[in-house]
Amino acid sequence: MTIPSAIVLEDVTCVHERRPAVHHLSGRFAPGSLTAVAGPNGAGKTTLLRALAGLHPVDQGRIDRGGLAAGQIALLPQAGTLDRSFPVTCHDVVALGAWTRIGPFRRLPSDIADRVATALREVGLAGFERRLVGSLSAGQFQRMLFARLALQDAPVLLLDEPLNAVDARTAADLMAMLRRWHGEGRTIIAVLHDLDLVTREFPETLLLAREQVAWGPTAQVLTAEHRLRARLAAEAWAGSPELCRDAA
Ligand SMILES: Nc1ncnc2c1ncn2[C@@H]1O[C@H](COP(=O)(O)OP(=O)(O)OP(=O)(O)O)[C@@H](O)[C@H]1O
Repeated sequence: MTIPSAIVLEDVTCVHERRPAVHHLSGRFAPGSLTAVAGPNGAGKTTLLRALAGLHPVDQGRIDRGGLAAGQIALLPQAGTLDRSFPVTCHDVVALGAWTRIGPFRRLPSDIADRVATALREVGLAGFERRLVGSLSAGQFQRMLFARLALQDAPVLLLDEPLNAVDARTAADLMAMLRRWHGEGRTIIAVLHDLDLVTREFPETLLLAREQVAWGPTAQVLTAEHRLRARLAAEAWAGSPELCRDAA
């Protein structure tokens, strides 16, 4: 695995139809840090993650990814946004993790089946290779996506609500994997709504309400005052999301 560099945001604004979803955000994800991105609904969390992954344009400002290539930043999207109706197997989905590192139009390594089997075993899905993704429960589906992340072996992991809609046992297992990946020196950035979990497990937090409310050590960020400010800012933005004059 490549050692990650810091990811630096300089005055980043991202818009949807000229309305800012992330507004003038500046800050730094330290290499190897474990950061929660929290904030009310519509606060720009998903948009920020997609911009970090290079999947949403930065309309103003810049993101410095420390020279990492696109395939070295892995994004786990919200499970609800993925179409499960395709007749693909767990093996196919998990093997895609290797494609992102090797590049398209290249042969998959011959040991890929072993690596997929190992990754599935690590997430508690031993023997699920031939199962169609449409037959998986929500928790099994999320475990499979974590197996794909394991194969991708990226130094930076972006996760959008990774523990949503899964049972307590699955959440605990997946959180243990995040802890392990963090221990290996990866930079992990996860969107989460469960602030108790954030307080227990995440040393750093970015509290977002389209603009930055607070960013730093979790205990200093998730104060009652900051949470109230986030709620009020989100309500103000929802009431009249002005066009961003700075963005094209
Ligand atoms: N494809 C889109 N087209 C237009 N507006 C969008 C689009 N995607 C998001 N938005 C708007 O951008 C704002 C930020 O959305 P985003 O999904 O980034 O927020 P979020 O913090 O992830 O929300 P949630 O917690 O509800 O998932 C919202 O006002 C949303 O309605």
